[in-house]
Amino acid sequence: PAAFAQKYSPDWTSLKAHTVPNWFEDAKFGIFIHWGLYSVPAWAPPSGELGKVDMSRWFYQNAYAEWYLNSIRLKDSPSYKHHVETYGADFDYYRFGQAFEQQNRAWKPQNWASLFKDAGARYVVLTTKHHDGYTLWPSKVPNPKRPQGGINSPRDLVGDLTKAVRGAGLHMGLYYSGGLDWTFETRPIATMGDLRTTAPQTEEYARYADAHWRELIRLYQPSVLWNDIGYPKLGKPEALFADYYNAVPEGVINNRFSVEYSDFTTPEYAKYDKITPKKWESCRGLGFSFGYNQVEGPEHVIAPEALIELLVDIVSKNGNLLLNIGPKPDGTISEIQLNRLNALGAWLKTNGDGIFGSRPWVRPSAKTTAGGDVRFTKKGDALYAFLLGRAAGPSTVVGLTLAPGSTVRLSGGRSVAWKKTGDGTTFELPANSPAAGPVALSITPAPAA
Ligand SMILES: C[C@@H]1N[C@H](CNC(=O)Cc2c[nH]c3ccccc23)[C@@H](O)[C@H](O)[C@@H]1O
Repeated sequence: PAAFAQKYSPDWTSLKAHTVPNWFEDAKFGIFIHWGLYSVPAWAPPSGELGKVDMSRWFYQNAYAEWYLNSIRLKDSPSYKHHVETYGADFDYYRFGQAFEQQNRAWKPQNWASLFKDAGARYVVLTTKHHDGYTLWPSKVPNPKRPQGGINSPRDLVGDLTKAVRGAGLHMGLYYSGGLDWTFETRPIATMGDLRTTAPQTEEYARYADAHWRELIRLYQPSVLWNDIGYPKLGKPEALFADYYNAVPEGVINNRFSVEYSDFTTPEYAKYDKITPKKWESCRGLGFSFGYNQVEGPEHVIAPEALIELLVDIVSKNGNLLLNIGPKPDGTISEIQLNRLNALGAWLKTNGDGIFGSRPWVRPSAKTTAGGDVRFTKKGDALYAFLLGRAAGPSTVVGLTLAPGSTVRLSGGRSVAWKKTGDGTTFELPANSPAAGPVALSITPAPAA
């Protein structure tokens, strides 16, 4: 029998032959899930978005609820105060494992799969091990720091969700905290310097992380390797990457393995302001946290309109949006998070044609003479123009020139009258845009520039 095509070899030249597969370019919208022991306390001070809080204070009032273990190790943090009041000073963080394992027995993964499908997501990325070292699958790889165990989920949460997500026709990706593991390094992180010095670099840890990634690839053949916050220098990622691509040719690898090579970059609570040739994916929570934070309210969570506009802006510049959901220990999802997913899903149901499968145009944006924002995407022979901010009535897009006889339609098919003006093109939009979110116009043929 023909030998299995071992197309990739463990060197950067060979790996660079890998191209980003169409499914990832077309997908545009994925759901990130942070679920684990931290979902039990589910508490963090909503101090602000990453990037908007001074890094000298970030770790002391960490808005990331999934950093609960580190936060309670900083005795002058609000989280430590909350922990003492709620659980007592001697309550060890890993005891949350009992509640997490008890409560997630009720979880039905197919509920998440249909929720994410209805929201318009095309892929899902689940935490398999976050910084606290707890694995969401019953790993057979022993943790040398935990001979007594208690660090692996008895239920195969990773496998159960992978099966349900693929059953719903979505791609499944896996997140793994390669750079931090607080069962190997227990010193608290109070500064960016501590981040670096507490990243385990022993041969023992490198073997552990490599064995984990290889076990995950063998068991689940993930479509995304979403490593986080770096990788041990002794981890030999190029060998892992070659074996991964040979096992999953349509797989993609992110840029957090502490090496130059990646299929895509990963700005966090950030996005690029222009089209970049390199594929990228912007990740963020709905509020300031990835793990469920019971304290977060509407004042901390992105508004539905802003969320839809965020997706359109990212797609116009060659990015994907990886939008995070933080579930409760029993797998239920808070009302406010459901509300935002449903708003996005409703808009995409009507206006998704210019999003999914699209590619950036020659330029990502324009303005209207009324000062409104416009974003562009291209698909086939159509240009899509998204008029942000409840555009209605006659709207003139500056600098846009259509070929005579071009057809302009609203999503849903209704035709739109247009005329060339000195500034650009004026479109006769309906007097009021029914649903929340941008008005999407399809223009055929697409203007050359
Ligand atoms: C998705 C979130 N990632 C956080 C780590 N973030 C970073 O390391 C910041 C970062 C942004 N872009 C990068 C590129 C390479 C390495 C790190 C980063 C984690 O600390 C959070 O808990 C959460 O899992």
